[in-house]
Amino acid sequence: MSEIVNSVIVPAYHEKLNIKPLTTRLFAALGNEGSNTTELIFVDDNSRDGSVEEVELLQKQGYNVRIIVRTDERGLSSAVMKGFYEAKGEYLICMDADLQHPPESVPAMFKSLRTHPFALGTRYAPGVGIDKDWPLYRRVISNGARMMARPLTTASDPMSGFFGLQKKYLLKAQPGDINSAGFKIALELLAKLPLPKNESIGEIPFSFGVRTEGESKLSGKVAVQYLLQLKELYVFKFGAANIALFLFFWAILALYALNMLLSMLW
Ligand SMILES: Nc1nc2c(ncn2[C@@H]2O[C@H](COP(=O)(O)OP(=O)(O)O[C@H]3O[C@H](CO)[C@@H](O)[C@H](O)[C@@H]3O)[C@@H](O)[C@H]2O)c(=O)[nH]1
Repeated sequence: MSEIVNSVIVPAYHEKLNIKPLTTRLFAALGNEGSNTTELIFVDDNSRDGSVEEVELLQKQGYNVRIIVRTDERGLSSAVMKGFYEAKGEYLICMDADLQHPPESVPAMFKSLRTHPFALGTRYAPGVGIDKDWPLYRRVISNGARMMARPLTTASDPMSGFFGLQKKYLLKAQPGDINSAGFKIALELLAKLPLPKNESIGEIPFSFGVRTEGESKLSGKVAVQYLLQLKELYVFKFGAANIALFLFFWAILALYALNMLLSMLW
């Protein structure tokens, strides 16, 4: 058997119906050679919807897939970190289970990781984007959240849940350094890992699809977690005493609220 060099990590909660299509599409996209050196890991928070049995069926069919079931913890970002630390590969990719991230883009992500410490699937590039069926309120929230992260990273889509990195860079941080609450683990890693300054992020444009099975777990709690995470990252990056930046943060927040208000009125 070939050595595993690539790992795809998928946080999953109540995603039984998406497990088979994701697995088959991913390994088809990787082809024979890629499939021999790639493992797929679902990190599930005790869904009890038959996800474990679904993965066992795929294992019997010869797919290099496994599922880690957590019973003591919940949450997207912490599930991703668990998968990253358990992965055998040097090149790590995170994607959602719901097929909004096209498995067909994974080979390009791995290719980018050969020359970049970090690879980011981006929806903000010419010719790609967010599906036109996305409701206006979600576009407004997504853009507002992206705007607030601007001072922390040069990446075009730090809200993306489709990203990857070389494991050696992950291991440069202590597990306790990474805040794994909420959904925005890519932003956390981009802001905190000691990535080299130039050419560190490879961006791969992709079109964000529509979920057809299961439901999104995004909630108001996730939005609050994001604001708390932003505050922590601003302090991490710029220092607690920097009052001007603190005021800048609140000014952006006010602009965002105004933007939302105006879009509701129109
Ligand atoms: N293990 C585990 N997985 C979870 C949990 N919550 C969500 N997930 C998994 O994380 C993935 C993304 O969750 P969704 O609930 O489908 O998120 P979304 O609304 O589609 O948001 C996604 O797109 C956003 C971009 O607009 C991203 O910002 C966000 O991080 C995420 O990728 C899915 O595979 C879902 O099963 C959890 O508590 N535990």
